[in-house]
Amino acid sequence: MHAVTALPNPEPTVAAEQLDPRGEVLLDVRAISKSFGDRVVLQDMSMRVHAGEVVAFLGANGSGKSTTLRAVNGLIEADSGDITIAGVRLLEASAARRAEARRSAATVFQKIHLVQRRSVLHNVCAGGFARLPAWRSLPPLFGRELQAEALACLDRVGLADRAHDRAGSLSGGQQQRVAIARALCQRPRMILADEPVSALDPKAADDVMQLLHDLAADEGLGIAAVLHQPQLARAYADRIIGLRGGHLVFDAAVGEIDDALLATLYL
Ligand SMILES: Nc1ncnc2c1ncn2[C@@H]1O[C@H](COP(=O)(O)OP(=O)(O)OP(=O)(O)O)[C@@H](O)[C@H]1O
Repeated sequence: MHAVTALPNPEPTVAAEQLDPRGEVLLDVRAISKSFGDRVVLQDMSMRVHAGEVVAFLGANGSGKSTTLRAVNGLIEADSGDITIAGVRLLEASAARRAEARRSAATVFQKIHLVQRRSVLHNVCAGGFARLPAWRSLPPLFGRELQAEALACLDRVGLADRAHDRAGSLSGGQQQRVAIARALCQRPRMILADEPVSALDPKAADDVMQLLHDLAADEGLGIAAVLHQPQLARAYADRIIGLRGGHLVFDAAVGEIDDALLATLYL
């Protein structure tokens, strides 16, 4: 009979903080700060986005909402703090891993940036740029596979029938949905949406928010959206993060946020 030797507890294979009851953490932002010159625009900002949830950022102009998203997608670098995307801690990852992690978070902007004179399908194929070898992603070489995937992404946003139209012939709301299809063609785990509906009429804004909500609920994407309309955040988000003057004011489930709390953001 073998003697039973007491072994030390094995190292946990999953970090305790990843065992979040809300599910897989796709984005973990810890205590990031950012200054421009001597102006501090973000201080000790922490937040998470889980798979399958929509997180809305609310706050007055200049409160640091876009700066937070930009630190995640790499348009700026935070001065301090720690960001983990899809399990990759940016601070300790190689440049290649960092780029790969950031590609898993596709960004959609208020200004839509489609190539207006190109077809809708062409624009969506461009979402594959990031993940294909350069020679295969040149516009004339968009292969059949990529085109089929782009068409499926367009179908997902309800615009497959417009694939061969000029992008510039679509309405603003449709163009934003094309931009989301382009983001999907990047095969992201998350979408970072910076004021995705600010330029849209109320009906088009609802359509876009419903689409983002469905992508989270049905396909498990994590969505982080900067919004200026508290009613849209209430209707379509699971959680709201409130920012004021570069500081986190609250991070709570939609049901826990009342008008009085929201009003504190806009004092
Ligand atoms: N590149 C930059 N250089 C200098 N200051 C900047 C830069 N980017 C942002 N800021 C400043 O940082 C602060 C926060 O900007 P940010 O865009 O994050 O705010 P926001 O909450 O998204 O506002 P808005 O709702 O107006 O878009 C603002 O005062 C802005 O002027």
